[in-house]
Amino acid sequence: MPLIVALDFPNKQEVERFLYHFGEERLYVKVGMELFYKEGPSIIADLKEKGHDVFLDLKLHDIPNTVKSAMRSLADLGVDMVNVHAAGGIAMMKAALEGLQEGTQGKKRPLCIAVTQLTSTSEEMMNRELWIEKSLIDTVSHYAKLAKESGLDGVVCSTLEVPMLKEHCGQDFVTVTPGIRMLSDDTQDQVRVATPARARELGSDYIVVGRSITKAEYPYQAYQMVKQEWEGQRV
Ligand SMILES: O=C(O)c1cc(=O)[nH]c(=O)n1[C@@H]1O[C@H](COP(=O)(O)O)[C@@H](O)[C@H]1O
Repeated sequence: MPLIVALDFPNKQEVERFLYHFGEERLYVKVGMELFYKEGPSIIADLKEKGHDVFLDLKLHDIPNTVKSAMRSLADLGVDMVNVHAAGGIAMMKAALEGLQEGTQGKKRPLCIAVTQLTSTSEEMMNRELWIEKSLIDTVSHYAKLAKESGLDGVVCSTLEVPMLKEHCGQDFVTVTPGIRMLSDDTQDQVRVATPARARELGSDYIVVGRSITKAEYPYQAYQMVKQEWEGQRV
């Protein structure tokens, strides 16, 4: 049951301070824009060298040729998962895969997944602000189908959409779900949220957890609590 810890920190020193709590434990971590833009590829090399699995979350969204070239560069970093925005469309998603395939040159290619609708997006925001007239759930389903048609491995979505996506896109289509909060946590900027236990019930493949662990007074204990709930050892 993979639990991905979002390393949303401003620099390498903060990451090291955080990972110190985990000793030799190998984690599945996510490096996002904040950390990657500051530290560049060397942070990925450091994390891989320490034995961690890495999801590089840069949410690429550009014309197909640019995304293909960017993925070719990223493929070289040896990460385990990368992502794009499904809103870039089929040609862009296919180009992302081509770039990855070219860049990995026969080595194992990272999983490539597409963001459907951010977990900070509400139904109301879709309609009023983004002018997307379809419902949120239909839009997530449509984007997931585009991702599948493009040959991607899965999507980023909220836990709430997982059962529907498994039905529409198949059990093997990977669902990576952020927006995870413990019952006592503040939801902050997240809208479509669920507890680790609920994510498990709904059938998520991976959960992504940031602040509930990274901002906790005792990060290792917080990580264990999330993990135990996610794995069904605690409710
Ligand atoms: O692609 C993502 O990882 C992502 C997609 C999404 O829809 N929502 C979302 O929260 N994320 C990321 O997941 C992490 C969630 O962090 P917390 O809200 O602190 O648990 C952040 O690093 C976000 O960038």
